Amino acid sequence: WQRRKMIELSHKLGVTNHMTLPFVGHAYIFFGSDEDRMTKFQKLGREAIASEHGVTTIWQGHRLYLVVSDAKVAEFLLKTCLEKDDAVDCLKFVTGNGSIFAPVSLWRPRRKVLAPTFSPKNLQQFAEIFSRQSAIMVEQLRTAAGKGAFSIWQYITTYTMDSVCESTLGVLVNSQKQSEQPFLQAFDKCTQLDADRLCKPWFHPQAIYEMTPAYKLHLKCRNYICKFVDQIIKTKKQALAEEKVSMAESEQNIKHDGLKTFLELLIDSSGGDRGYSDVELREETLVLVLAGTDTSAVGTAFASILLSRYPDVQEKVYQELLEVFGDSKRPVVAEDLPRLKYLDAVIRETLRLYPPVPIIARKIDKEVTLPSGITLVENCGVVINIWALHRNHHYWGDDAEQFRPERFIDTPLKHHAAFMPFSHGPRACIGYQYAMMSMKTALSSLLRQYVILPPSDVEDLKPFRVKFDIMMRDVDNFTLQLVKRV
Ligand code: HEM
Repeated sequence: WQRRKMIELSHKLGVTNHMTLPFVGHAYIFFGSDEDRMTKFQKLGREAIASEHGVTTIWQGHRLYLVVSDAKVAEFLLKTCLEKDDAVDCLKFVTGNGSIFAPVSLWRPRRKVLAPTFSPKNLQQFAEIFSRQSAIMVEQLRTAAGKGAFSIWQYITTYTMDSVCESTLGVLVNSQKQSEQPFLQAFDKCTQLDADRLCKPWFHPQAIYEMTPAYKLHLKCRNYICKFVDQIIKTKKQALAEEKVSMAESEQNIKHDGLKTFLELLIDSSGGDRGYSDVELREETLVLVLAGTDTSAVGTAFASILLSRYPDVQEKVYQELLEVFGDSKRPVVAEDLPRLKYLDAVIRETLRLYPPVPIIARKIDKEVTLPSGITLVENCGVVINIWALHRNHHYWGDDAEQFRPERFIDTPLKHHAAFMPFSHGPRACIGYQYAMMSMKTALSSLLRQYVILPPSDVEDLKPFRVKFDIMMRDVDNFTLQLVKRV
């Protein structure tokens, strides 16, 4: 009966132009390389834009999924349907019941505890970490500058890893200088294995996954990460119990200089001694490390390669930096960031054209009726196609495909959900301002010292080739050249 209703719904909304195969439906279209997968999402997104309701549908086996490229429909669904789709269950392997993938019943109280830790006052104190860590990144880049094309990815992702670990756990993992760092290696491996599993639905059932060699490696890395974080939590709790003010000399290499880390803020916000258990603290801090590292790195890396292709935009950012910093070498401080308005627009325009999280998924857990009057059937899946929504000409005009940061300065948004790199509604990204601060600090530190050039002299303004695992990345691994400013 439910399937009959889904079939009727698919007729009302329209089905993708891809051929439907017996049993699998359209699942086959996502096979192939990571780049092929992203190309399919782009194609589906465009089909949705061209359709009457800004939505198309696909069959994944017996389940119907809506692919949404319209801001109004996306806004409605992201406010109404808070349950994540079953497909993301396999991503809970490391973070367990951590808020990001948790069912609504667990997510609601956890979001309540997490929200106050992201207050503007708490975020201000992290500016010093971004500033210090981005100075290390700029210094590390000296060896690559002036030597031709190279990938900037490793430099940026280790910057975000070091900043997030320091602000979350208070620990200096120092991955920018020490690529062999075991926590970083275990974390990277887990992210890779998560992405691989997500893209292979036949490995989603736990019992099947447990029979694979990937599972053994995943388990080993997860255990390492958990042990590492558990030790930090134990030390922190002991220190709090003993009312130690300074942890500077601790064997754990934990910094404590008046700054409150997310771990400490979570202990307070959940109720101190009677608050979160060690497991809950581990899950929530790991969510922050997982959600905060590669996302901001991808955003910063796409901004860097876009600036390399648009020298006039880069020059405008540099002029703004001169206005704020003059020719001084002083570090970036929190008060500088709101003054960098053009850089802010550049980052937003980057996140519009190259959203690090190009799709998000929800489940229809009870019948809902869209503002258009169409009723959605329980158990359907929803894919919000952020990539396509951000290029939808109904909201962004005829130059939607062009990189034009000024659009975020001259014109208000046509709809407040037309721009949603951080999602929308109650389950939207809680780290949005933290991420903007981190990306602004990294890019301003980079541009004060270097001119960014494309990998070769050939001027090429074609869109970047992109691929999808859990995030969207550049196929050419963010290749550019740097030249030291004189
Ligand atoms: C450019 C950087 C970032 C992007 C593009 C981004 C994007 C997103 C998106 C799209 C979601 C929602 C997923 C959904 O609706 O299913 C999300 C959730 C989340 N993000 Fe971010 N994020 C970024 C940075 C960060 C940072 C730096 C942190 C923390 C330090 C963070 C923490 C979280 C958390 C905890 C959630 C789960 C929220 C919840 O379910 O209540 N994110 N992020």
